Amino acid sequence: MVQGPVTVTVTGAAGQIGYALLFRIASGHLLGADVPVKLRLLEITPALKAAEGTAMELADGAFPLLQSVDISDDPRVAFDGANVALLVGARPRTKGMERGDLLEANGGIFKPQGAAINEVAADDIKVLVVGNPANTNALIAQAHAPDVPAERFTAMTRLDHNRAISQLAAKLDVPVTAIKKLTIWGNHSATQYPDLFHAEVNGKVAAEQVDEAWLRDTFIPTVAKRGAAIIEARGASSAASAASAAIDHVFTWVNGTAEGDWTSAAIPSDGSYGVPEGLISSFPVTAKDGKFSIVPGLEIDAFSRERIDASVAELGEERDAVRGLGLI
Ligand SMILES: NC(=O)C1=CN([C@@H]2O[C@H](COP(=O)(O)OP(=O)(O)OC[C@H]3O[C@@H](n4cnc5c(N)ncnc54)[C@H](O)[C@@H]3O)[C@@H](O)[C@H]2O)C=CC1
Ligand SMILES: O=C([O-])CC(=O)C(=O)O
Repeated sequence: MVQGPVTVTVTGAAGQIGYALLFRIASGHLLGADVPVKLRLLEITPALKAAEGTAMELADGAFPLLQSVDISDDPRVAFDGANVALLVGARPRTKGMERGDLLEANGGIFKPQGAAINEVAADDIKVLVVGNPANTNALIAQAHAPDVPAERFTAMTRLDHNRAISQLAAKLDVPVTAIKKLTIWGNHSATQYPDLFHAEVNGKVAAEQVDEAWLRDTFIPTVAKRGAAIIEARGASSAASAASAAIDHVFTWVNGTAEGDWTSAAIPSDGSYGVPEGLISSFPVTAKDGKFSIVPGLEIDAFSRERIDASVAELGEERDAVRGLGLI
């Protein structure tokens, strides 16, 4: 990674994920304990005051690595020279809102942000989209940043990945560190497919250590619907765990995956595993020298194939919908 300060732009900085995320970035968890950080907070104008409040608290943390905090409601200012962009702010679905309305409202956010990244971000910009619908928002931003290499636009499925590891570890009564090579395939939505056929627990195939009914009827729906369960329990969507997963995604991207393991990230497809080229879909990925690569050559059985195809089909429909709206 770059020596010297790294400029990190966080959008939706005054929101609940932002509140959990900024302090972890300031304390060195995003990039490394020896990497100084300059923070840029992007918010909509009415939320600037709340962002100021968060910036005051960041100052009060006296973080040794935090060199500056700047706040703006202008993407061209907030992304100027950015090395890492965490696109968290998005338009949530409200009552009575159709999917097309949701995609259109998010187009109004991610189109100008992609264009601003294209114009003013640093040459090594890495973008993680957290705001939902994350995969398709990433596609919109990417479409408006033609000068930025396409693979720099990614979307977050690391929370799903972490949830799947946690559920499996609890089921088998093993530490989370015993689980390797877990994969989330597809969309960050209820159609996502958490794959235990390639995952390993203490070196043995995970799917062989649980019964099929649990895998199919409990594990997959629990992971896929965990976001809704958190909303139901907490009265608000996952914030600290989402922030933690965003930290994990970027840390891995920058610092690499461990030998003999991989992680999950939504990255532009190169056509692997029957996922149409260009769709930003979750895959098993390794990271090295600041680049994600799709793990090649895995055998996909009929059970997995059906579920991967269903989630990828949903991504295709979202892409067609934003195309139809002229957003990409
Ligand atoms: N990919 C994933 O695994 C997860 C994604 N999410 C998504 O993350 C997003 C943020 O969640 P929360 O922080 O809980 O929401 P929140 O509503 O607390 O905060 C969102 C913030 O974004 C700001 N914002 C809206 N439009 C903006 C724009 N154009 N530029 C800059 N800021 C803007 C709002 O003012 C608000 O402060 C949501 O879309 C949520 O669905 C949440 C959990 C997990
Ligand atoms: O639906 C939401 O806003 C929250 C979400 O994505 C998740 O927790 O996975």
